[in-house]
Amino acid sequence: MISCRGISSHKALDPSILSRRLPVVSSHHPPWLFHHASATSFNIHLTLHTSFNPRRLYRKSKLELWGLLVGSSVRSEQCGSTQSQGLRCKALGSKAIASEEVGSVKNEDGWKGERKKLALFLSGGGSNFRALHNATLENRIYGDIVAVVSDKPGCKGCDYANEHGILVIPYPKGKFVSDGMKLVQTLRDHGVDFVLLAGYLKLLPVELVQAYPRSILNIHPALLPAFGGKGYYGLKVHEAVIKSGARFSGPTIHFVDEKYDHGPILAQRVVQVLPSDSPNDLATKVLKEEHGLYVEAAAALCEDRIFWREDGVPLIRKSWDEAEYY
Ligand SMILES: Nc1nc2c(c(=O)[nH]1)N[C@@H](CN(C=O)c1ccc(C(=O)N[C@@H](CCC(=O)O)C(=O)O)cc1)CN2
Ligand SMILES: NCC(=O)N[C@@H]1O[C@H](COP(=O)([O-])[O-])[C@@H](O)[C@H]1O
Repeated sequence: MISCRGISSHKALDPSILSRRLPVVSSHHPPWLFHHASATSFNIHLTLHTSFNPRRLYRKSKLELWGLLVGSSVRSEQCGSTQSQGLRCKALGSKAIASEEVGSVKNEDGWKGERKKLALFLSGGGSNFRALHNATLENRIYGDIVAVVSDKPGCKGCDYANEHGILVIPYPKGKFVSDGMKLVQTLRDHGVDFVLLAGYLKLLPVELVQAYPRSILNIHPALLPAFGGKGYYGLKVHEAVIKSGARFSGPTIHFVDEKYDHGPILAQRVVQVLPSDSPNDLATKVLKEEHGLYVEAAAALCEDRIFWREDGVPLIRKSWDEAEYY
């Protein structure tokens, strides 16, 4: 079996082509811009820069560092010219470290951000759910699964959730069209930051997709964009792969948009399809890779290590200690 990560890591990328997972502060400013409000205090909206020491690293976006970075102590090692008042700076003053209590700062002791809250959507056995849950318990994922959403509340994944005291939210309920906004409100009430789909067999309500931009992942058991879309789920996917004569398959993790299996691809792994493989043989090989890949992707999501290339492709930063992406 060839099982390679299919990941080629890239060294530090030019900050100008990366931005963080949430929209930048002002749409007309490129994502790297750094707003400088006044000489005495800074209302600074940071978009995370890349290639420098994590000790100076700020988690991105709307950290408002009032008066913490008084002009003179803001030492920007490298500021390019700007297209507006903003400065393009690569690094921040040492005072910035003092802002640890202000928000999430990445430092050498490990992630100091807020632990994230996750909701899992599933319809079946829940092996990905169990792999992710174990990873949260062992701190390999800096998050907690606070709810499971399922269209099949009697499924094995829901049984596991009940056994572990995790809330189960039936959705949709029965044959009727269920209220997407009510589901969004329920997730918000439980402080859910990210949604992870793992064998969920219904199309997400558009209200949920819109309420959680760049915050919903799905795992699909084939190398998208091939073998995806309506009708491609469970064993049907592996049957189609084998029937096609494809020599390789593997899991894809992608961000979710309003269509099935259509959102931006975040990560993939590859397994070999042998001539003798049955759909179940292939499903077993792919599922094994799914578990590891989903833990990697969820850990990156919870540690704010996902960056969006200018062309809309999301990249995982391997760690905060090295600016390598895959
Ligand atoms: N808005 C989105 N919703 C969902 C996505 C997505 O990418 N965007 N991914 C699916 C998961 N999935 C593939 O990864 C998938 C699941 C189900 C189907 C499908 O054809 N379902 C059948 C119904 C099956 C049933 O009820 O037993 C159908 O719609 O006719 C395709 C792909 C989860 N949601
Ligand atoms: N198109 C969606 C789809 O087919 N998803 C697939 O359902 C299985 C769920 O297994 P699990 O319940 O053991 O995690 C997984 O193989 C997942 O990729």
